[in-house]
Amino acid sequence: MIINFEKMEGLGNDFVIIDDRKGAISKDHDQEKNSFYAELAVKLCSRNFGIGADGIILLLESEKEDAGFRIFNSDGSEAQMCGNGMRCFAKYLFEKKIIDKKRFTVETLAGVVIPEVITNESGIVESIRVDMGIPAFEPDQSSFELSVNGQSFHLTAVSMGNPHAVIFVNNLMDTDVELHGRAIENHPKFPEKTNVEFIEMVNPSQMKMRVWERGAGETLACGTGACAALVAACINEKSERKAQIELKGGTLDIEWRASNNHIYKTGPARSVFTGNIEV
Ligand SMILES: N[C@H](CCC[C@H](N)C(=O)O)C(=O)O
Repeated sequence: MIINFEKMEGLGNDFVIIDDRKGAISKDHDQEKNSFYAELAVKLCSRNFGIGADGIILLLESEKEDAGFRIFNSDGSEAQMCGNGMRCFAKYLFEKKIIDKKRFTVETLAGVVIPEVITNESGIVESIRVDMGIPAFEPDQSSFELSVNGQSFHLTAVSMGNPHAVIFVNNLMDTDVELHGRAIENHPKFPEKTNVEFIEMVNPSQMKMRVWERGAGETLACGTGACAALVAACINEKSERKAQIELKGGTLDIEWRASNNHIYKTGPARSVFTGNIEV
């Protein structure tokens, strides 16, 4: 079967976007859809034997919203939501004229999110602002100690629909993100596993972040992780409700709006190439 796809990236977090509305690629498979998508993700995300990406994103119909969205990590696991992927998805829908409005609703496993594409005077999408919904955390017990690799980490657990463990460090460059990220991702404390963010505060409205992603390893950026990092920094009284998050792949603007408790994430997205692949 030939699959048409769009390869996109948001701050270097990269995805293969596939239109599977009306089961365009999945209907001819007797395989159960989830396992079909999971195997496809592993195959297409391979940087040696496939296209190469941190995940695949499926465009699906939605009964109530303007579009349906599913994301599978490069290891084949499904995530509830993806912040950088959602910006890529929104740009894809708008520029392919699949949706003819700049602000629309998307159904995800984490609930409904609302992307808005921001265009220049020539109608080119310059950035995308996403209403990521309301973060979830245990008010009085979101932060706790966890020992891994003989070290004790003080972490703050925040959900953006997908799980995040946020750790504040004095120096990111001295942090072994892979060693500790992998151990925390797979710790029994997190039955669904977790994404792990390491944060170095620059000032109350600026922080540096590296991320070990569940199901993908260290990536250049993680949008839901940047949102979780801002919430954790606010909970720990280190940050204002609006901050710039500097990631390896670039910078995201995050705001946790007091008026409605929603998180807003603004950043770029880019199409790298369009292609087709036989699977
Ligand atoms: N690895 C994540 C999904 C991708 C999230 C990340 N790429 C983002 O931009 O939010 C998880 O399993 O929850």
